[in-house]
Amino acid sequence: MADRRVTGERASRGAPATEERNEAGTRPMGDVLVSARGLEVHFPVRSGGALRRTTGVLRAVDGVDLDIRRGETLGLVGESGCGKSTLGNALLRLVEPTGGTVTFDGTDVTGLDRRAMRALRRRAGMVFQDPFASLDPRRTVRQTVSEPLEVHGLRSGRRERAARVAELLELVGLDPAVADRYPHEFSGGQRQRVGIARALAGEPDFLVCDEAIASLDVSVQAQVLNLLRRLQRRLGLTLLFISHDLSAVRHVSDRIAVMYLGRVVEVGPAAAVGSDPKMPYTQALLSAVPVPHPSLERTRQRIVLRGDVPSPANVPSGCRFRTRCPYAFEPCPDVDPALQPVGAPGQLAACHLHGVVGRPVEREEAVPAPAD
Ligand SMILES: Nc1ncnc2c1ncn2[C@@H]1O[C@H](COP(=O)(O)OP(=O)(O)OP(=O)(O)O)[C@@H](O)[C@H]1O
Repeated sequence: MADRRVTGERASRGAPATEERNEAGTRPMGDVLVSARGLEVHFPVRSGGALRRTTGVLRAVDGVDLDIRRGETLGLVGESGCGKSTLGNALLRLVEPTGGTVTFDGTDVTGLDRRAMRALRRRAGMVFQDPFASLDPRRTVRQTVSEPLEVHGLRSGRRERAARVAELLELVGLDPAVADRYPHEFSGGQRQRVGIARALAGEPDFLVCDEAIASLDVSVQAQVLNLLRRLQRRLGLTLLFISHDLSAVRHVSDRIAVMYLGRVVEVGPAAAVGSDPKMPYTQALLSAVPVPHPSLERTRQRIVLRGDVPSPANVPSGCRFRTRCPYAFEPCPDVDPALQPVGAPGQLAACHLHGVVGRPVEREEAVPAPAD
């Protein structure tokens, strides 16, 4: 299986991303709405003492290259703590990147001041995991949904705003007559619909849905997923759908990006990544997805990863997945693998099993692999 060519020293971190490298030449860059290059969000690790000295760096997002195409749903998956939310927040600059760039519709947003950022923020919204926590219990649905209209000066008169709130509630499948009710009067699914209506108020082009269905009952999850899918098509939205649940992501996404320890390690069409992944980490995630019928269980091999996810404050050298990878071999501690085209058109994986391509590590970076 392994093709052990050493093909060069292309750096994966902050490397100029060509069309060929990122999308395997299938679409021109003009189709990209949001783009990250070498994106980093590093948090200081502080000691517990009174002086609170900085003792290290936590690499929540650590050199992400990613394109999100106009009108697509990109699913972002990975285990808890791998940096999905931090990446979603950094794309909207709700957390400040510490390195790299984010481009929105051709504008580098990393250098924009507050005013310019506010204008741009109208075009990008967020749907949060827990609709109960993200909605103010003292505000009616009308107040919640119309707030972005006021902030962005979108509908000046009261009557105009009321009409827009009614339109937004209808759009998400709620009766406009509920506008004067409070969040506690709704079910979890209905509250999430209010959250989506609020996120749509500014007429955004881009929505980040961060674990938007995780807190809902299973029966309601499908309804909210279908609603997001319908809205995406009807409004031409570009969606980043963040979830730890690969089966949900496969269901709604056009493409899937897989994150491990702060880095995108595989990306490509949902059908390819969701059925024939090329990175052993994705293979392990996929093998954990329940099959629709027990009789199919025998046809599939469950890949159990060794050990726990390393701390993002102590990232292994070379391939960061190597300490848990069943296929790790000689170059893995020494070369940080770059995303490279492999498998289906548009599929990219950062894995030396498909040819050794990446940045050789400095010797002092090398962290010994933990003993089994
Ligand atoms: N403000 C912060 N300060 C310090 N560390 C943070 C901060 N925000 C996140 N982290 C850390 O960054 C890492 C990535 O967190 P993040 O929430 O982005 O992961 P995630 O993949 O979204 O996880 P989950 O699915 O559990 O939400 C974690 O180790 C987390 O503890």
